[in-house]
Amino acid sequence: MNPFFILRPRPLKMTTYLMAIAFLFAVLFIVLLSGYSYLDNRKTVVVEIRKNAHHNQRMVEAVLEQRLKTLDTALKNASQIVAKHYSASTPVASHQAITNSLMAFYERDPGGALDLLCLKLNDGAMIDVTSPFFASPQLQHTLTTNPSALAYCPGTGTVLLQQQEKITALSSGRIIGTIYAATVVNDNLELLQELEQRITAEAITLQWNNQPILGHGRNAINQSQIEGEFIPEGFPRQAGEFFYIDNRLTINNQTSDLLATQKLSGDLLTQLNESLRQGILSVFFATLISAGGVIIIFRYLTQRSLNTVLQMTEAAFRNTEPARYKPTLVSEFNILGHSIVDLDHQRKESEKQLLLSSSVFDNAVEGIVITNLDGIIEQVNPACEAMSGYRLKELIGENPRIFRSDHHNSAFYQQMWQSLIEEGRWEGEVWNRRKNGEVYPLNVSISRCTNSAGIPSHYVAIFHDISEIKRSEEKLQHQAYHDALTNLPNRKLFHDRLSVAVAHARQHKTKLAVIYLDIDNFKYINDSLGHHYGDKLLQQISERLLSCTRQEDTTARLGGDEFIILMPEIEDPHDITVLCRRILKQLELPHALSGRDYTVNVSMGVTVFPDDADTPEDLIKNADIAMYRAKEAGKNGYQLFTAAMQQTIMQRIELEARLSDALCRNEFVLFYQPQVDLESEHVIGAEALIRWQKPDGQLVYPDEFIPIAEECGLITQIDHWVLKAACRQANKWREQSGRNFKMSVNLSSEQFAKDQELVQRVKNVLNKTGLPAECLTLEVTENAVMSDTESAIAIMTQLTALGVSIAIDDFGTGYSSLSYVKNFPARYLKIDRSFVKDIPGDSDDMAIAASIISLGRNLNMEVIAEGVEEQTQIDFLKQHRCQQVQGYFYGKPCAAEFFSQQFF
Ligand SMILES: Nc1nc2c(ncn2[C@@H]2O[C@@H]3COP(=O)(O)O[C@H]4[C@@H](O)[C@H](n5cnc6c(=O)[nH]c(N)nc65)O[C@@H]4COP(=O)(O)O[C@H]3[C@H]2O)c(=O)[nH]1
Repeated sequence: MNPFFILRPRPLKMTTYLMAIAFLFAVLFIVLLSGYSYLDNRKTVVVEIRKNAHHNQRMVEAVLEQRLKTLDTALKNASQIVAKHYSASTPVASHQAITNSLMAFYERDPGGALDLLCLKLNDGAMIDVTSPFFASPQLQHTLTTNPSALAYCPGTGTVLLQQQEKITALSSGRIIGTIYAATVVNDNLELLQELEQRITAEAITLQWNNQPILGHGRNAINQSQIEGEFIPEGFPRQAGEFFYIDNRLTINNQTSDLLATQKLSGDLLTQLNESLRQGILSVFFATLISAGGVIIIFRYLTQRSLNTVLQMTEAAFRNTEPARYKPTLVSEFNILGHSIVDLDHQRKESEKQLLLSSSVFDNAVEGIVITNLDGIIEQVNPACEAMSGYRLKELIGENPRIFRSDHHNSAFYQQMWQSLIEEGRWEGEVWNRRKNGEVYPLNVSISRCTNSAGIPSHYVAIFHDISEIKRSEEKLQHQAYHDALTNLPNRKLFHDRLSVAVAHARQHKTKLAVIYLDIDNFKYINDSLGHHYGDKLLQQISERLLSCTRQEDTTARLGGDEFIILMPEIEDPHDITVLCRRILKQLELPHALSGRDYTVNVSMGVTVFPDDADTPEDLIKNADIAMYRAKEAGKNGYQLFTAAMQQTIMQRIELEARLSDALCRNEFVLFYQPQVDLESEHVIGAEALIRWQKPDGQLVYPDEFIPIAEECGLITQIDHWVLKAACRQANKWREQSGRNFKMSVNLSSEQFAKDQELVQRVKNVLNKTGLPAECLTLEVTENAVMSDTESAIAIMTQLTALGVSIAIDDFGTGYSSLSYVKNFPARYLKIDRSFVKDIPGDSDDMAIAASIISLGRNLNMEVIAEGVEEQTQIDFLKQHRCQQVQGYFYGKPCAAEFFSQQFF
């Protein structure tokens, strides 16, 4: 047993402590109360004793004074007796006679106080009748010489209570002597008895100069009892159960040396002590009972409050609901209860947080690894297990090195640890190895955690597998830089590679070539066979291009039917033309599409670094220019870029700028060419044809600027201007002539295909100009309609719904499918001038023209033949019942005034 066990404080009940404290307080209270009562009572007792003593003193003094009076009376009687002896007859009395008389008087002792009696005569004689018992020269001397009422005889130690009286002779009236009488106080039993009768004290002792002279009996004061420390006169001294008190006696208003020592009973004190004892006991029991009552009430209240707190605490632990506390009458318990409620709330919140954290930990998609500061794994979550392929048991106690792949060098991990140590966190991409050996990328975030004291305790790594993201990124990257259809590099990647190649070539002073390639008439195949086969053709072309080029060359698709080839590091310029020819040859080989073989021709433009340009942009631009020139030169070939081409382009750019100005400066004018009804040969309408009248008066024809306007986007504004001007003019002529006049207006293929607001725009123009819709014919080229037949039909339908007529212009030059043509809501077919101009010489053209007229009739469409210059052509057209004609034969395009003069 532990020796200090006993010393170790053991828990006790609170009520036990309280009882102990109450008991201590009760005892202390009682002690203090008793002490105070005792002192207070003692004081009362002392006062009472002093009062008694004083009373007794007064009694003693009264007795003594009475004795003196008795003596005085006796002396008066004695002096009369003596005076009788001195009559006129006997002036000198006999001493013997006087003595006898006095003797007789002394023996009679009427007052009972005569102890000493003597007479001193003037003649010097001394007659002393005192009994021999008291007779003493010293006493006689004291009596006769000491005039005090109380006199002390030093020789005998006797205290006398004495009186004297002068004796006057009755006869002569002369003083004959003095008579003295005294009572001996010492051992005067009679006096003592009288005193004891008169006083309440147990006993009394008279002292003179600290010598007891009178006092005896059962309660006589024993000297040893009253000796002790000095106590002033008048103050009681306790010895045993008695009190002793000294009082100096005052006799006849004269303070004497006689002390009366009284012995007073201690009963009063005993009574007091008894009542005190009983009081203390009562108080003690009352205190105990009160303390007990208080404790019981306290215990009841505290027990009740404690029970409430305990029940609430128990319920709080049992229930998931937040604890509720019902306040009791003890505020301390209420504070405790509320604190427990607060703690319970905090605990439940913490539990919730903990549960949540645990749930997050277990269900997180991210892998989580917790290590101690030495990097030893303490915990991993299921996601980590799934990701790494290791089980929890296999990882606990291991170092995260278990995940390492050879992807990173040691410097990588050093930097990671440095960051963790210095900043407490690290974030980045890590390639780890799964248990099955597979290496995979992770996005990892490692943080140093601290414990509640703020001291670093753990590292937490959160990571997620980014394999999929990486794959998607790569895919996106690939998509961003490759053409989806052909999987060839796209424009961006080509540009990047060209930039690198240019920089390299510049540095190494080598040459490179860029070949711009466009498929001739691809649109035809696309439109006639559909996009699906168009796409297939593009894929085949890209495969063949790749088969023609070198490994180091880049073949890219720029979009649509345009490709571009980069030939870096050309040693011999001849290689370029070799490649171009090879491409031409390869692509000419039949392409099997939709069960048919198609031949593909391409036009290519070639440019060389650094001969033609020294930036990637200029090289691409030059190759494009050269490609256009190849197209202009008859397609299916290639052109090397020349400075002259650049010049042409520059002119074209300048023209674009001037076209824009021309629109602002209102430099465009409309010429009108009559349209004639062939049967009546009357002018029934006109075609509006635009001209650009430069400030110097020079007229520029539409073939020169319309294509450019189409390319630079000005065509919409130009066509809109033409539509407004033509409608305004037509309405004017209609009003002048009083008959409906038909106005044909050209719509560019660009506007027709791309202008979303075309229908609304036409509607607005008709409203504004007031021209009836049936007087307006919009000419759309066959190619514009065929580029997107579905939407073309939709637009034409909307326009015809307005009342406007549609004419298919340049019919025969395109590749219209009859199945589509029959669905066109067009009113007119215009035979292209190229089929008319050689009539009647060219039998093919005649056949085509006749077929178109026949087709129109079959489809309920009117046919207008363009470019009629000869009568023979009119005859032919009439013969085939063509409805309308238009051409120089009837009139060239001319200004409005001229037209009015000629045809109205
Ligand atoms: N040799 C010869 N030529 C004849 C004869 N009869 C008419 N022409 C010419 O043939 C063209 C007919 O116009 P188009 O086929 O619509 O062909 C037009 C049309 O496609 C386009 N164009 C003209 N004006 C406009 C316009 O306002 N807007 C749009 N978008 N295109 C227009 O420009 C093309 C050329 O217009 P132009 O130069 O005015 O040339 C006109 C006209 O002057 C003839 O008997 N012999």
